[in-house]
Amino acid sequence: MFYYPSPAVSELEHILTDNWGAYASNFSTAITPCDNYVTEVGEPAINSRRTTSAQWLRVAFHDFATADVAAGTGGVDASIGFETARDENSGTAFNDSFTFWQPFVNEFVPMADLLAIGTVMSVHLCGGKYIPYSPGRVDATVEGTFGVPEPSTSLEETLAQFEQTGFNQSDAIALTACGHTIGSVHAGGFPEVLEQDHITPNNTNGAVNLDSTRAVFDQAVVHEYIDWTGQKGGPLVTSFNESSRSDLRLYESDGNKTMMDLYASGDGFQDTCVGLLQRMLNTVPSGVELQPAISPALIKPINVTWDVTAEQQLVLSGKIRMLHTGEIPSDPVSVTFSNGYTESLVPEEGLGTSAFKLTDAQTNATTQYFAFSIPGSNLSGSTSFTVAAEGFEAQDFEIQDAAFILPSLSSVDVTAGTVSITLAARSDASDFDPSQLSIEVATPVLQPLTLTPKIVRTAVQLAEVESPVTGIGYWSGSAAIEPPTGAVSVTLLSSGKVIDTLLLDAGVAGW
Ligand code: HEM
Repeated sequence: MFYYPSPAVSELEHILTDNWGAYASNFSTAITPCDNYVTEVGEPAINSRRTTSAQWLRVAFHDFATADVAAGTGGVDASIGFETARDENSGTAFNDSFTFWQPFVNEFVPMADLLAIGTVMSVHLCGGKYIPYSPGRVDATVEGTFGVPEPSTSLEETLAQFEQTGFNQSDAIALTACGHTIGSVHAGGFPEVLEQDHITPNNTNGAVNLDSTRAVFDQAVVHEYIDWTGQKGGPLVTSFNESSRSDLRLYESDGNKTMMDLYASGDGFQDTCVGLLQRMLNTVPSGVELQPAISPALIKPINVTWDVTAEQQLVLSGKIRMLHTGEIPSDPVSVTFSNGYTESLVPEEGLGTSAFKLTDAQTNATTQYFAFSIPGSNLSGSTSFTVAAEGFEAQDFEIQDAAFILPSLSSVDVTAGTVSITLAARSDASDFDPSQLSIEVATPVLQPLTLTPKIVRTAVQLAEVESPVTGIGYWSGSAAIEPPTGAVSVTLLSSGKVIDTLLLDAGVAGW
């Protein structure tokens, strides 16, 4: 299968862009609407008064908070998964979030990148702006240091801890206000902050919101604190227990200057939060190199793959996703292959909606899909295809047909604990030697002490089998794997170079 521009970016771009409607990513649905609690359903979810979008933001803060930028350790590396039993990480947010993210982890997408994208999504879908999202984080294999500030932590210690992460006093105040604009403090987990009588049948964890708009990423927390209205800055300002008023201590520590500045900055609050949260998410251990930020693709081929049909016909199939701003045309989209073959594709009926607004438009962008399925006989010799449509700059995408994994003949059998692969390779091309092909499989599996899967790599021995297609040989093999937690990735190499990839059993993380 061809993933454009790479499996990692293709998957993460899907999460970022396909938010609602047709082909919405299962990631977005967890925080739609923004006060949703994905871990439970129905009445228990509503009465829990927990908020998944807020949990994701809090998890990212706790993972980041123990960074030591001078030493080059800690930061966003999903080490928090090993640290959930600590007092400083009280609450269900960590295990709830990791349980939700677990099926999305695979060879190309580490938990730490999901943890970061969780914050990007919560902010972008729930009233804030897009935090430019760069992938490339690396999952920790052991726990990190202690040091997440708690409600009882002194001001001096709190500021020193923020300083260690590279955030000065006013950064620390603003970042905390950006965090505490969504979600709640729960009396159940924080009896030192809130009285237990907040716990009722309709509020089973005793949630008290941090501002009056619990699921909206807005400036309300700042206004309510300064104006002393609504939630007055939240329970960490107003707690009955003076030593638990950590937000009050922090906000007052510069004479409320930072909070007053945020108050006066209007929409500037959103830009301040984007800047600080981006810095937070991009704080990674030394040696980890983040990739360029991902932007939504205007033209995106999806699930493009060679396969052999039941009638033994070689076919290239897939879809093209177009991202529109403003009115949605009903015009066809043309796909022209490098051998000259062209098809005109008609749009599918269902449209999707993205949180992105393109080219300063006022409305959210819309996704439109165009499916194709083209016999290989029309495409012989093609090495790329060009997608062209009215109002879009045409774009080229590479393909190759020297050798490829056959999706319909490759599968994971969880009960048997095996993965079976069949690949097809040209046996009639003089410049291609099928004996140089090899297959590697990477399986995400459970590991002790954290909900982050680890990736186990396995080689698959191949043997030639009978092929029903002239000019094409089939090679097959299988290998034992542990039960996968997410997509099993299959990589086809020719003389050590990757020429095809297939994510098997992507489940909720798929299209
Ligand atoms: C001095 C620093 C901070 C302290 C002591 C602190 C403490 C707390 C506490 C005790 C809760 C209640 C958790 C619960 O009951 O589930 C909470 C909630 C939250 N915190 Fe912080 N926090 C701090 C800074 C931050 C920062 C910098 C962010 C993000 C950038 C953040 C994001 C959140 C969010 C989103 C929630 C709501 C969670 C939910 O509704 O489940 N916090 N914080």
